[in-house]
Amino acid sequence: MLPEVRQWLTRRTSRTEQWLVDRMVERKGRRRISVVLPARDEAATIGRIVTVVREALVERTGLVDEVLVVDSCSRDATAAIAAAAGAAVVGQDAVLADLPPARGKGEALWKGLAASTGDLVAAIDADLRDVEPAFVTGLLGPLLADPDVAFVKGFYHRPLIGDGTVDVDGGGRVSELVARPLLNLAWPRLAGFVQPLAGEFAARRELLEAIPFATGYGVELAMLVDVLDHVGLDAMAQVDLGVRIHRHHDLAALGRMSAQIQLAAAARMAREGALTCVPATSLVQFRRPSEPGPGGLDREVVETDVAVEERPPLREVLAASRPVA
Ligand SMILES: O=c1ccn([C@@H]2O[C@H](COP(=O)(O)OP(=O)(O)O[C@H]3O[C@H](CO)[C@@H](O)[C@H](O)[C@H]3O)[C@@H](O)[C@H]2O)c(=O)[nH]1
Ligand SMILES: O=C(O)[C@H](O)COP(=O)(O)O
Repeated sequence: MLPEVRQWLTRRTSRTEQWLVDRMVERKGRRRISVVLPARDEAATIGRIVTVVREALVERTGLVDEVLVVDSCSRDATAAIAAAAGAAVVGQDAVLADLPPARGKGEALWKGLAASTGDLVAAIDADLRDVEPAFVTGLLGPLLADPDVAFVKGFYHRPLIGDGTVDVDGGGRVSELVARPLLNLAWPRLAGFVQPLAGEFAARRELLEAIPFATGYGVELAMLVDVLDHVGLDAMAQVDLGVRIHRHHDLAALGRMSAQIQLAAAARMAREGALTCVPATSLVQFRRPSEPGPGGLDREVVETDVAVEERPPLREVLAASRPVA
């Protein structure tokens, strides 16, 4: 580990218990705080998350001003359940509707940034079980306490939960097998982030509006690299949020997620002059067929286009669409 990263780890890592809501409300002053939840087909979990954040942090303490769910083209009742639980809900394609739509988690986050009003914006995933208010307060604490901090990332233990089995630190497979090796390879100054793909982060609006967003699952890795580029490591912090339990994807879906993360990384390596080839966006996977294929091949070929678009910094889009006085 680079000495700079070792020092950062001590200086900029905290635990959510350190951040007390009453003190945070005092420090907040007149600023607005938004919590944004990107959500695709999260009917099973979204209602509880919205309720917990709204009751504890909007109604009881006033720390949070806005809970915004971005419905990412859900096919289930996510939007209705979120609204019934008290969230503001926007459809991903209805925000900045003049732009051609894109798909994916990064697009939902970018549209959530555009549709929200907070000076500080926190994001949490909508597939989490057992979310407590401390998930949000931990992310906001360092931003409110220190004007030099512009970006905070969550971390936690990640159990892998199977049918009747729990591997206490077996989760985060894409993080361990793809994101961490990639970051250590190309951006070793980011090697101190315990959970580089955590969907739980908070930042100052001006920073989020100044960076591009990868539209798919590459968004978190891209954001770490771009935030480092914009504000430097000392303006970044991480906070221990305890344990995170979420829905697991199957291996093939994790393969497609990994491919999108690699593409977002490749775009940044190319930007930095560290990659000269044009990355292919087609991912070939193999799955067990229902019947043997031609030539006795016991595999079916599945080809997916995993290309991710990049949204430009939001402030450029807003500046272009603002009427000239
Ligand atoms: O098209 C999409 C896909 C996902 N989501 C939401 O994004 C969040 C995270 O998606 P999920 O599929 O549950 O990702 P994870 O399996 O949890 O993947 C981890 O790794 C991803 C890749 O870095 C990160 O985006 C995630 O935040 C991180 O938790 C959830 O609220 C989803 O509903 C969308 O809004 N739109
Ligand atoms: O963040 C990750 O690494 C992926 O979402 C996979 O997580 P899981 O191994 O906990 O399913």
